[in-house]
Amino acid sequence: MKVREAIEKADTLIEAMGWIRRFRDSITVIKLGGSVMEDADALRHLLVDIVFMETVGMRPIVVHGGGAAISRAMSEAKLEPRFIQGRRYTDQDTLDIVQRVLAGEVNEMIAERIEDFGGRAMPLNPNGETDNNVLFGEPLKLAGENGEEIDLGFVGQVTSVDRDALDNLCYAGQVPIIPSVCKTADGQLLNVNADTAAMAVAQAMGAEKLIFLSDVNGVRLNKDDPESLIHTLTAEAASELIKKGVIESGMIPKVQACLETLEKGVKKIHIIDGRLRHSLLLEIYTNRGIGTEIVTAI
Ligand SMILES: Nc1ncnc2c1ncn2[C@@H]1O[C@H](COP(=O)(O)OP(=O)(O)O)[C@@H](O)[C@H]1O
Ligand SMILES: CC(=O)N[C@@H](CCC(=O)OP(=O)(O)O)C(=O)O
Repeated sequence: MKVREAIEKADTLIEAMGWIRRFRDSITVIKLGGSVMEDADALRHLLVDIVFMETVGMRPIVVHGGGAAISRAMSEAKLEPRFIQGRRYTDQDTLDIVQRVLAGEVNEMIAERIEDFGGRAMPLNPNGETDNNVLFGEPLKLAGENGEEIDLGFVGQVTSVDRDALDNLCYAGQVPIIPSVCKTADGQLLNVNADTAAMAVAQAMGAEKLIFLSDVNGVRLNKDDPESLIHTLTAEAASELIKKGVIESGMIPKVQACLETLEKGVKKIHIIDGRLRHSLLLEIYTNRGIGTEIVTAI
């Protein structure tokens, strides 16, 4: 390497010192969406960024989905996925797939790959002899347009999080990897939308940041046009866009989760494109950030 190049590299390291200090010991909850995990290159870069964050003393916690992998396994089993307000209707057969694929295969794959990249990770799933579950909850009750109760089967919402377990892992330098399932007081497993699971973890841990990594550059005015990205979205505008149908499908629980999290004191919430190389690091150390930031008001 030429001396000049080496000096530039050293300059970059010194520049990074400010933001590394700023975020040292602060918790960032990273929601890894199933859609971005379908892109092998994107996943590799994201996991390396997470290992970097942990190495420099930040405290990343990963909450992951796996919607695409569940739907694939369902179609192999000749089951038809059905979504209501962005949530998967979950009967017993579907729940079995969620447990095997999301809480099992996907969860362990993420932890193993982080270890392959030199980091340390702990898969926190309820499967197997050592039940490592950290999310506890109850069946989700959704209301339809006329206030009627919608039956979603084995779908849950998180009501409590094992904070101590997560704190201990973070302080021991292990990245917690949490699948989006919860257990009821009776030990019944429930399928939880991963955006709402990430929200619950961010709230419980008093996270500095909550970052949703998806396969779009953020919330758009026209979902098929990247140029129509909304950089800053207020709570009021978000509710309006959901009502008008501009925000639809998988983006609904994401935005709803952001709005609820804002009310509970998490400082910064962003929806960003996980396929963009180093999107996580860019989000942390650029002032404006990337993607869509959700705020209470401007
Ligand atoms: N207004 C919108 N702006 C951007 N994406 C939207 C919007 N409305 C709906 N979507 C859809 O939401 C999807 C992201 O949600 P989802 O598929 O659940 O991803 P993830 O697996 O990351 O949670 C996008 O791929 C897009 O098709
Ligand atoms: C109740 C419910 O909808 N659960 C989700 C859990 C996975 C998820 O949310 O994954 P993504 O982040 O990839 O969308 C599901 O079954 O698809």
